[in-house]
Amino acid sequence: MALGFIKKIFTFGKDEPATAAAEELPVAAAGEGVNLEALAEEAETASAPEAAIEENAASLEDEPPEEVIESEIRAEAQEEIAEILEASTAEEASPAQPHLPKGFALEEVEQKAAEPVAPQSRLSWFQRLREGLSRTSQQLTGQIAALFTKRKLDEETLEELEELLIQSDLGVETAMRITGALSSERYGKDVSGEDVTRIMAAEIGKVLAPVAKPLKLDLSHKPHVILVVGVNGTGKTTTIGKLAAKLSGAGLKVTLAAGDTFRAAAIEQLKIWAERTGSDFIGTKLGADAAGLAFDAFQQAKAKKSDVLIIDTAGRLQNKTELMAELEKIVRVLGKLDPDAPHTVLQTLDATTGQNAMNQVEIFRNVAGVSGLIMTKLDGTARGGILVSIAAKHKLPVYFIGVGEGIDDLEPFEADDFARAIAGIAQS
Ligand SMILES: Nc1nc2c(ncn2[C@@H]2O[C@H](COP(=O)(O)OP(=O)(O)OP(=O)(O)O)[C@@H](O)[C@H]2O)c(=O)[nH]1
Repeated sequence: MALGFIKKIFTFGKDEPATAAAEELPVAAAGEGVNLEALAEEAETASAPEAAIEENAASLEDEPPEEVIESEIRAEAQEEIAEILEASTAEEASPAQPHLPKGFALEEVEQKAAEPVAPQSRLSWFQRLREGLSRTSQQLTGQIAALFTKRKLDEETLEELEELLIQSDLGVETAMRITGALSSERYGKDVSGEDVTRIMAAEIGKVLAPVAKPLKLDLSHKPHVILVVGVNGTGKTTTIGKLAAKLSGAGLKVTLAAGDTFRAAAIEQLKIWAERTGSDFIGTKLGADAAGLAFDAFQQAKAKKSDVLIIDTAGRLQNKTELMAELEKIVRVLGKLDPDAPHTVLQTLDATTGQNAMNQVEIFRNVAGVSGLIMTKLDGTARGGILVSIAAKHKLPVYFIGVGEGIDDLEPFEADDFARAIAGIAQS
């Protein structure tokens, strides 16, 4: 995949003289044709998540005083972030030569070929990916090896293979694609487990290649708004921290907004990520209206000339109607400020959840208009097959994958690497 370092990013670098040219680009005017006061009022008052506020209030009644809770939450979040930073081996971007990090691209801008990545760091992340996908790959390769012991390829074997590919979450379409390719190459001939895994990796690579895309930033918008959605615990906040680190490390001005107003720890965690990554932070009180927060965040990010605004959201699937109303309202409020906002709607998926991830994409795609995916926890006991299934069905771009809890553990998604890791084949 042509990932890249983008020449034009220098136009947007903080201290570059070319910044003046960037300023001349059309910036969506928040004030034009929009009654901001009325909109702010709507965002503030309309359909606040009252039930959740009451729930929070009730649960707080018997608890220690607010200051104690706050300091406990902060201590907990700080501890978590400290661990993450300790695990990190983040390499400082040269301030004199800012460049867009790997995995991002500028909208409509020609890309240069990717610069070579140090073999050592590339190997280590691939190893983590392979380890994370080892449950999938070992199961698959073990069953394939058992199936293809000194056997000529016939109909029955193909059917059995198709069955076990489907069981690995790869999806019917991809399973048939693999058996089809195998059949046309080896039907009636001797076939080994290695033949099968090689063909399987090639076919999975073909399914994944069209979705392995960089996250395009349209910096004419200032801020380019990235709304991050997904079920609780799928890694939204951590991924936002990782993205912010990449972007601010490349010299972009980033604002983080804590739109998950239902969990105090989530707000605090994002605030700490903002401090650690040198990003601006916009938060509000627990239980406040998330759309109101998004509204304020956009205005403040615009006033401060932020390049990118990343908005965290709550992912309470247990109350789908409320979640839907909240996300729709955030999107609506942002759209009034800039008709194209949010410019990117990113969904995080937890790789350990398997088939459930498919349902999550369906739900959030309908509710929030998801435009791209990030799969997290691929370093754990991941069930990677589902990403292939999702790619075949939804064809949504997959921008990055999370391969650890560290600030640096977010890698651009590479179709062939992923395909090889699933098939248990060493990197070429
Ligand atoms: N191993 C591993 N852990 C991850 C990764 N990404 C996130 N996590 C961990 O997953 C847990 C949940 O991550 P969060 O970022 O809090 O998830 P969230 O979606 O914001 O969850 P809520 O705040 O509850 O909505 C944390 O312990 C993270 O450190 C990853 O790529 N690998």
